[in-house]
Amino acid sequence: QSTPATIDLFGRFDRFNFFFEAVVNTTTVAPGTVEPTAEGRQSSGFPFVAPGFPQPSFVIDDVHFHSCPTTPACPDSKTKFYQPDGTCNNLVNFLSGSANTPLTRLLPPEYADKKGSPRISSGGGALPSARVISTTMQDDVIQRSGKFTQEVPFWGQFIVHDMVSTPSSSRPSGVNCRCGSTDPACFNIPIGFSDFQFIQERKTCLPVVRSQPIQDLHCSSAVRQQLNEITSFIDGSTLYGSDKSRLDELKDSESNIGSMKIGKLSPHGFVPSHSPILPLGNQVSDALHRSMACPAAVHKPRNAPCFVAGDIRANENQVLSSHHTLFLRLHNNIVQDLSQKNRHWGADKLFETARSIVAALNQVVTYGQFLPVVLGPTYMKRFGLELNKEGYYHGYDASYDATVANSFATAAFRFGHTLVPETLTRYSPHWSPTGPSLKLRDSFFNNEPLLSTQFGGANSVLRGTTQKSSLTFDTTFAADMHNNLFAPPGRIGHDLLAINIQRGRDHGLPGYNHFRVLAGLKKARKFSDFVEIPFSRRNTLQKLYKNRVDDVDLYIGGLSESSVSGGIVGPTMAYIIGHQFRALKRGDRFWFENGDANTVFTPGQLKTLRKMSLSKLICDQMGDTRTMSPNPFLQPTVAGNARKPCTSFSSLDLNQWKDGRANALDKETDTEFTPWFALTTEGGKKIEARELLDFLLLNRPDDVCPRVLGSEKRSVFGKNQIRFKCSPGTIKGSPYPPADVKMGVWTDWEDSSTPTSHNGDDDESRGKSHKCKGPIAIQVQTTKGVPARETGEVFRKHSPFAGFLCRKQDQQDGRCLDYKVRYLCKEIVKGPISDGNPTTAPPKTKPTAPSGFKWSPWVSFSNPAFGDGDREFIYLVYGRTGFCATPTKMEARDVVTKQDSRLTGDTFQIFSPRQGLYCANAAQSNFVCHDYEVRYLCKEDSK
Ligand code: HEM
Ligand SMILES: [Ca+2]
Repeated sequence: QSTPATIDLFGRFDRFNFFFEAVVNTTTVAPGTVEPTAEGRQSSGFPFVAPGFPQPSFVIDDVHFHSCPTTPACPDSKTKFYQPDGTCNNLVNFLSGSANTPLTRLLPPEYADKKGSPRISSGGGALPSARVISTTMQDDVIQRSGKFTQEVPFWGQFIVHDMVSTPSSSRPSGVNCRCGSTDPACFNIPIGFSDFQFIQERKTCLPVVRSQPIQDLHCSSAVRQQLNEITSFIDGSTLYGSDKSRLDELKDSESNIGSMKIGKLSPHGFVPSHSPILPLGNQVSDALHRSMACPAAVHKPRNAPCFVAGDIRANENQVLSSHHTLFLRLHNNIVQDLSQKNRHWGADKLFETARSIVAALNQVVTYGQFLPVVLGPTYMKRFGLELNKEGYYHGYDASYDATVANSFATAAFRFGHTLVPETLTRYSPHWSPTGPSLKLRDSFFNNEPLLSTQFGGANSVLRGTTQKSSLTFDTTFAADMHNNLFAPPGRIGHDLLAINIQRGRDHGLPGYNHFRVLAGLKKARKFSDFVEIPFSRRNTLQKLYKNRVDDVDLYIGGLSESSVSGGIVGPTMAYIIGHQFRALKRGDRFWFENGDANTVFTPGQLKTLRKMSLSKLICDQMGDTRTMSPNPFLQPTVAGNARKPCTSFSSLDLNQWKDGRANALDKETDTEFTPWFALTTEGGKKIEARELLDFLLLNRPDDVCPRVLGSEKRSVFGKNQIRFKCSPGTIKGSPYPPADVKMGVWTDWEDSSTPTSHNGDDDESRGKSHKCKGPIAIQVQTTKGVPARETGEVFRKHSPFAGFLCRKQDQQDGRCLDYKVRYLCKEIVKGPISDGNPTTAPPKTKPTAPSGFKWSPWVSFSNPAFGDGDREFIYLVYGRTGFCATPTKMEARDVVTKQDSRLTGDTFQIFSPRQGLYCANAAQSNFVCHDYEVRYLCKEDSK
């Protein structure tokens, strides 16, 4: 006999809201009755759908199915900064990275029925129970890191709550996943009789509600997808939310300087806090309060209202709430300071300016301090994640899609769960423990320690996490994560390791072995091929998964790997994480370092932002903090990381935001220079600066600005060169196509000349006319991949029309680097262009299908110029007329030239009738795939 394990949920917030034995009928609950009852029990679910969220549009498996998002109308004039919901950031694909769109996929899903039922074993049966895997993979002893602090997991949790939030299934009558339930919205984890959970509380299952099923971006519901409710961009949505109505409520409507609401206490007998705390549920609408995940049944000793914030999970643990507090204070301190400096600024301008700074500082800490510790130097470099030391970043590329990937959210970035410690210790300003240590389980949804200044509130919480060691990266979890997650007082709870494995199956994530291949590791045929996994763990996995390498779940396989050098996670997770953070950097038009047309900050502002660190933020915002280690992710005992006075860290110089600053005398930092140009013609004749400028404005408009403020000259080998001074942001100068042009087709990279064979010059101006019709943009890089403009060399030609030419005599060292060139063209044609009549190769005549079979129509969903490759996965056509689920053959050809895929020279990562086609740009010698269309051969009567 089993104890019913019941989940009460409605809406999107149940992930943090499961509890046991409290059967509640959500439909009868009146609004406003969500306050916990005296027994500490939850009296209702959260029957509320936040305003601004699209309502579910239809029902599948009796569960609301989220409709596919409609493309917003983005204003013609370019939006200047992040919209609350993240739309209109990418001007080619308005929805890229926005809230309420599907998670993307790095690999096609693997569902048992190809549509949406959880993955099963390659041998056909069920996969081993996620709970059995979880318990078997635990070591007897929990290990603490000798190097990393608890700030690593907790900053990770805070920043990922800016990137992704995946809701569970819901329906008006609730979803009740008691053990034995046959509700298709449930995917419970079975518990065996020898399990601690059964022995203690006779539990026969751990309830898991499946994620809300949604349509894909093509509005097809043939294959189950999952939703991201928040903006993928690192835009401070933790603080500001992901929709305008939420943001409006979180703003302090009484403030005329653009402040955010702060907590007003204290009817509950808490000592009021002197430093601001997060606003409380009773200060906002019922609807907003109820949107917060804050289950009373878990731990609400004194009936305090929950905090409200931009992200619904802000109450999940006190360290998380402390990070929210830090940035709330930061916002309010910035607007306060700026209102003094710019007395004429209105509340909106103050607010938006502070918001831009908060978003930038989240990026600074994440890329500047956090990711290097997690990924190590190799992966930082491989994915181009390092911040520039100076100057603007010119890597913005509208073809990158910032949207969070399913495997990142559901597996790779959950790596932090294994680092979370068993206890939390608060530290005084003098770095000694203060107040009682809290067991992790007692910190879940317990905001009490932050409500008062006793023991230092959030300040001592963050001093604690930057001092104490995290657990090590492995498959062993703190007991409170592994058995007591969200446990009601006196009870045991859930198992997050088991949930994570189960969630991967729920989402149809392919197994670990497939992701190994994606990450550049060897595809395993037997367990001993998993050489990245230590021997004993590999053995345990082999037994658990009954010798089937393809069955191993991504999460447990990834966690089992040894760390990459200089980092924490193993190579498979490092790949997925690096890939994601690259997309979030290159694919974000408002990335804080962006130059070009998308500049958010002046050079002076950029400079002061770059010098900021998490240490300084904690120093400044966590009131009584006097000293801090320079890198809060490393223990103070690590060489070079001893605590230093807060005054020794650079502070944020808000004078850089003072109006009139750009006209101030400090011109050096507030102007930008064009590249250097030769003041001679190609024939060697001298020309005047004015003449040159006219030439450049016509021929190389991206390299100069329309209004020149001044110039500077120098002499190279006795010949004069000049560069022009422009106001910040007015030199377009991107090696990538501007975001708002209609995308064309890229040519292959060409490297027709090398400096040695041409006497030290590099001339890439020939040849291109044979292919590119209607050139839009040129991209030039050294053969090692450095953008031409970042080399400091001087070019004679650099335009989509004239091509590219580097002359050795213009260079200070007398020689050119070796460059490669490609063009973005309206059309690519074969052979020389003859009077506007492209001689496109005629499409090959179709081979007819063998009798009893038929070919599907040709389809192309993805364009390799838009993303990191061409993805023509079969699941995209499931359910469409003319296609079938199990084709016997697949063909692919270039969309434009109709050239057969076998003749293009591309290599394919996936090419099979069962999965479709995947061509990774990075795997091609010229770093870009052809754009393919595919078709499938189906049995005549098949579907
Ligand atoms: C006390 C600490 C934490 C607790 C109690 C916690 C709990 C949870 C829970 C209950 C879920 C939902 C699981 C599901 O139903 O699928 C979740 C999701 C997740 N967690 Fe944690 N977590 C903690 C810390 C962290 C850390 C340190 C990281 C990373 C560094 C992290 C990353 C994630 C990610 C990426 C997700 C998926 C988010 C989504 O797609 O909605 N968490 N966590
Ligand atoms: Ca965000």
